[in-house]
Amino acid sequence: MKISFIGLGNMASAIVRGIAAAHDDASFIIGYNRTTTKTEALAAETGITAATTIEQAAQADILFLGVKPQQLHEIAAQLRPHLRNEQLVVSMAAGKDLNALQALFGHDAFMRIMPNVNAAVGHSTTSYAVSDAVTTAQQLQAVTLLEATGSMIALPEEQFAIFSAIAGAAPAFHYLYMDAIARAAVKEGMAKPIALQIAADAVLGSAKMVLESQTHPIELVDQVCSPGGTTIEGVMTLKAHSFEHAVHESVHAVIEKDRTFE
Ligand SMILES: NC(=O)C1=CN([C@@H]2O[C@H](COP(=O)(O)OP(=O)(O)OC[C@H]3O[C@@H](n4cnc5c(N)ncnc54)[C@H](O)[C@@H]3O)[C@@H](O)[C@H]2O)C=CC1
Ligand SMILES: O=C(O)[C@@H]1CCC=N1
Repeated sequence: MKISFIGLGNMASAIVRGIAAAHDDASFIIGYNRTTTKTEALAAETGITAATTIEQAAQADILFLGVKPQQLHEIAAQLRPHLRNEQLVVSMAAGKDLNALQALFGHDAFMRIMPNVNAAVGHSTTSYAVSDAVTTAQQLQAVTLLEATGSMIALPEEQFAIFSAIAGAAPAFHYLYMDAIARAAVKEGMAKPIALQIAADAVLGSAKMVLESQTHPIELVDQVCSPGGTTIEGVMTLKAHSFEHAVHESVHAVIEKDRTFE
């Protein structure tokens, strides 16, 4: 089996890194990008096969589209003459549903995914939905491949915009939060690299507690806040600065943009 990635930007190259790391020989992955230096650099790093034309990438059994939603029209025009019925095309584009993709590419067998860049280290949580024309074997192949990048969740398409906000986009919020914590430590006199390491470790541990302790997050907050202690001062300050409201508004803004992508 051969798979290809058309467009090797931030998201597609993160998936390539995740899949390549799980295979001794990554040459079954064909990478194609408009800027060839990007393809060559990723091929040198991961061992994938570098393609110089879209026709080469179009030969694969599973084609992943890694371009931006606005660039799909251009790619569709280039790919249409080469697509065969038995090929599976996988789109990671925000805001583009299966019907729109099928119409754009004149192709029936489509999988839609919403990954995140933590795929590069095997920790994406990725949703997927398939069109009726996708066979059980094709779905299994694609899901198995992508499991190298993290966990896979079958999701009804109408939930994709919400998922896109809390899983596809939210890593950016989490990175921002860790940087903000570390920067606050810098202001108090700690060096940034060690502060960032500490902040990231605390976030990782907190995520494990939420996932594994069977305890509601608010109860965990209460466990950290000793009566009359230090943490409650910080929690009250976050609330006074509308922390939760800012998070809710941010998630809503992502969903609105996803639902109105042209
Ligand atoms: N960045 C992220 O965290 C996530 C992105 N996505 C989706 O992934 C897709 C890509 O997004 P990013 O990686 O952020 O964008 P990006 O701009 O980093 O990557 C796009 C890549 O496509 C290449 N490209 C553009 N036109 C091309 C063409 N005609 N032929 C070949 N290559 C071409 C560009 O050179 C670039 O390397 C989007 O559809 C986005 O919605 C989904 C989930 C998360
Ligand atoms: O910002 C974007 O449009 C993409 C989709 C989800 C995360 N990044």
